[in-house]
Amino acid sequence: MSLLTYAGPDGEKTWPKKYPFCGGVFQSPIDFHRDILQYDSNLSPLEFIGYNVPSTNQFTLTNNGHSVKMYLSPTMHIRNLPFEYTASQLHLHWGNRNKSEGSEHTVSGKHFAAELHIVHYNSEKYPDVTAAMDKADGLAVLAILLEIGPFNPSYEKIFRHFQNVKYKDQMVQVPGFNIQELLPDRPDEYYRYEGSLTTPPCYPSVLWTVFRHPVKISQEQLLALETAMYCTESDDPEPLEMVDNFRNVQEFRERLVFISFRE
Ligand SMILES: NS(=O)(=O)c1c(F)c(F)c(S(=O)(=O)CCO)c(N[C@H]2CCc3ccccc32)c1F
Ligand SMILES: [Zn+2]
Repeated sequence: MSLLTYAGPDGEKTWPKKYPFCGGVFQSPIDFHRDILQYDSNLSPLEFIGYNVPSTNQFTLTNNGHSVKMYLSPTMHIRNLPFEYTASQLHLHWGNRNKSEGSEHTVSGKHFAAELHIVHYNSEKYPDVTAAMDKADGLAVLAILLEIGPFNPSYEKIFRHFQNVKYKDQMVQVPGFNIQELLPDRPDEYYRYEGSLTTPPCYPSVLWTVFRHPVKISQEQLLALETAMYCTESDDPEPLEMVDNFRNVQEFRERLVFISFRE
């Protein structure tokens, strides 16, 4: 994939030229606002199996040029979805040091500071994430909205490694920890809709679960996220800061977002 960019001449408006699904249906992210929300009493709490990964295991954290992503353990999976979904990786989306409004999903038109995505694939029907990623029931992504507050020691278990993945293709090992610590309070309260990958190839293959409550990280932690990484390789004479790596919200017509909570 050529250098994926969000802004400028090769920005997200040009994606459909090379990646037709990006101009298609069921695109993510979207804005959650009152008149498209509908309470659904069947939306039960998700179960997170194997999320407590011992520190003797290690996760690989890497900079892939447009996000920072951490590969997860195949022993991690979610239950209580239509199928069992196995964890693949997590990654983040953020803004920049002058504008900490880099979430992908918005609520009543409001951006949060950043957003964490935990990508899972349907391991009941597909052998791996590559086989699953272009299937309608292929992926399930958990989204956690991040906002400024007290220092967050759980997020720090990932953030403290950012200085070792500053440049594209750099990698570092992160000791295992309980990934459930990254989830907000009341994970039983969430938005649910069928959408897509928010980067090319934008396959409409994602069952989105966006938690209602944001998680707090400190101003310093957010600044580290916004300033640590580059899209370019360490020897590139023209370094490009990795900032504003969020897609704008997409049209969402004649569809509903189901909520597990009563407003
Ligand atoms: N916001 S999102 O959840 O839609 C989403 C991304 F925004 C994103 F950038 C990526 S990425 O290309 O792999 C880079 C960071 O993982 C993926 N990775 C997916 C897409 C392609 C692929 C292949 C194997 C494993 C994961 C993914 C992704 F699902
Ligand atoms: Zn994402």
